[in-house]
Amino acid sequence: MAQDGYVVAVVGAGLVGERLVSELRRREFPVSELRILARTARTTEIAGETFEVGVAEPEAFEGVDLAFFAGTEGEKGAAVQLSGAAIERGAVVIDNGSDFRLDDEVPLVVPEVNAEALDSHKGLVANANCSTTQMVVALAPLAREFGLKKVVVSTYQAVSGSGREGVEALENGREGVYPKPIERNAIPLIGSIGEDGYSTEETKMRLESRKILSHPDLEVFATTVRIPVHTGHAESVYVELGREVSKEEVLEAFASAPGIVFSGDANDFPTPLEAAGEPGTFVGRVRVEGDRVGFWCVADNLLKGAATNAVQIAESLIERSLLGQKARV
Ligand SMILES: N[C@@H](CC=O)C(=O)O
Repeated sequence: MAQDGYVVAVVGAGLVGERLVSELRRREFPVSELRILARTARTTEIAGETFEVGVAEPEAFEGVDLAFFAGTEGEKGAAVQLSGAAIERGAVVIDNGSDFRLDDEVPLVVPEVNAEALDSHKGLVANANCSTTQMVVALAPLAREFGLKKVVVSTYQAVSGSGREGVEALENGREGVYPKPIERNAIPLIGSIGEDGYSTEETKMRLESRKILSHPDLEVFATTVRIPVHTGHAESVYVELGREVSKEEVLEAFASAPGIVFSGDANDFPTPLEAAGEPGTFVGRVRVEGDRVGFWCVADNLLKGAATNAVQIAESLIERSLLGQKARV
């Protein structure tokens, strides 16, 4: 690290790229130089700052300590083409795309849950899918305290999870983004349907949760639904635990867990509108019966679901002395 901070690159200037810049600033991440890279060079304004966007090509990573790839859902992300070039030049890459998340060589990290997975990184760290991230933050204290046997989740996902196109589909009726109109509707298909009948989003929730929670056999049944909300994913989660619990035990587990903003009062439930712009994972509507727990959780999909988690990963790398070329040789 240079005396006054790290040379940081953000690849991608879409909704997640913008949030990455504002989170780096808001969290006062030590940055000596911030490079924004994209397919084409241009001037852009992000979070009140003007940036000369450079072209994302191998040479652009010369001297970079940390490269965030904002990631693109549904197509191969820039990280597939460029993460190797960045790593060769000494950067640690944090990828928000889905290409490397299930690679055994790549830690998939939600710092409140499995920061220790960073210790084995080989230059590339994956950021989880937004719907998975908020769920595992909420599941982690239950897993730690009581054990997990089965999870059934239904999601209510905001259009900004599809990037600017999703927002345009809601605000301007842009066609071709979703299989059916999103305005005044609910679409139970996110991504594409696989041969097993699950959507790609549902499969991500199952496989990514297993990896992050280090629970390879965890049963996870997801139904993922797009709804006409701008920002903030909500989830209804049903969990079967390893033992019977009291409601007090569960409330205490949520209330003391890192990253959770807990609405202990059943009348005070979180909604996407309140979560939008906030970095935490909001949990409420807790119900407990024997070894079964139901709850509601909400988070800003662009913040905890993407940018905030990515910057927290970078902060954890620093805390663990894992950022910078010397730390990796
Ligand atoms: N796959 C999510 C985006 C999160 O990364 C969505 O489509 O909402």
